[in-house]
Amino acid sequence: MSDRVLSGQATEAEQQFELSLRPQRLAQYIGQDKVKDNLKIFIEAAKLRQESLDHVLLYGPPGLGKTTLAVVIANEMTVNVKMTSGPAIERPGDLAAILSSLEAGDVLFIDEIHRLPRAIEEVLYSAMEDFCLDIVVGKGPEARSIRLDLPPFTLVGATTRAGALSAPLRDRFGVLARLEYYDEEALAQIVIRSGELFGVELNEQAAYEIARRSRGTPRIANRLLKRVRDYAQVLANGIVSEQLAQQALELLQVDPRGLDHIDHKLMQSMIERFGGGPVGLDALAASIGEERITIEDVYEPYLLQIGFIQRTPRGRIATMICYDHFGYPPAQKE
Ligand SMILES: Nc1ncnc2c1ncn2[C@@H]1O[C@H](COP(=O)(O)OP(=O)(O)OP(=O)(O)O)[C@@H](O)[C@H]1O
Ligand SMILES: [Mg+2]
Repeated sequence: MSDRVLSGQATEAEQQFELSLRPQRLAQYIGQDKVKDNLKIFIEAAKLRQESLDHVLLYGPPGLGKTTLAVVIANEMTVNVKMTSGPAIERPGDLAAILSSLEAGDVLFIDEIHRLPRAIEEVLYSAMEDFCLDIVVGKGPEARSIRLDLPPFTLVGATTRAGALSAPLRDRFGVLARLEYYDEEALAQIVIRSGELFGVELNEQAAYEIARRSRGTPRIANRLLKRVRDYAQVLANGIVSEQLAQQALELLQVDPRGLDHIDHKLMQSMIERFGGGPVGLDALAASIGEERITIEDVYEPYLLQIGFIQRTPRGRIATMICYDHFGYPPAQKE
């Protein structure tokens, strides 16, 4: 799954390459206008009051720019950012060490915050609310609780699964920002910007061709651009035309809606084996040999987003658009 060209997740090698493409300021951060407009105001207000920014929770599918936005927020506030992740904080002491290293106003970024151990979460509550830490030191009769004052800081949490976050934790964020899939226009702009950074010669039509097949996700757009650039170097002296982009993407088996062989397999199974549904997730998962959670978290969100699948109380159904796209005659429903 990880070598899937359309995966929203970043591979390890990719993380380095992505670093060079990350927008640093809000003005360079393309799309997500609603989130940006709100953040602009909150940042401005916090700066005017010379206070730390309220805690921010960023949620949405992989590759939409949560980590990028966390760094942008710190840059806009002109403060440092410390980065960690839910699974990396194992003991309350780990959290205490990170928090006590912060300077006033700093941003602490916790990625995959839904994977924070419950005991840590509870320590985090008072840190977020009162900027202090109550930790127990020692064991048995020697044990005592000490209170540590912290500088005011901003916690920026990121998660792909907002639903997995406990309510008390969620409630402690002042700003909840849901990142949405990007439209074609925003993705094309991202492709053009990345093209400039890479030194790839590419026209607007080619950028749109890549954008259309990127599943609303900047990470995928950048990855496809990189692959298309390879084809261009070998086949067309490095120049990416619309036609070359099309050819390259076909060779990569990414169809015009940004679907690949796994999406095809999923939809074909739904239509051919289950008559277009309704079909339960477990039956569908078994039919294509995947885990239920992989379908739910990885494959299905984009298919729902583009209206190929619908969720009903009785299961998933394939829509008319989907039948049409894969060239099946319209479903014969009784
Ligand atoms: N709004 C944007 N404008 C331009 N480029 C963007 C934008 N959002 C994301 N990108 C690009 O997409 C890449 C992936 O973004 P990022 O790593 O921030 O996603 P993420 O939401 O944190 O993903 P994950 O859920 O896997 O942690 C970045 O390297 C960046 O170059
Ligand atoms: Mg991230």
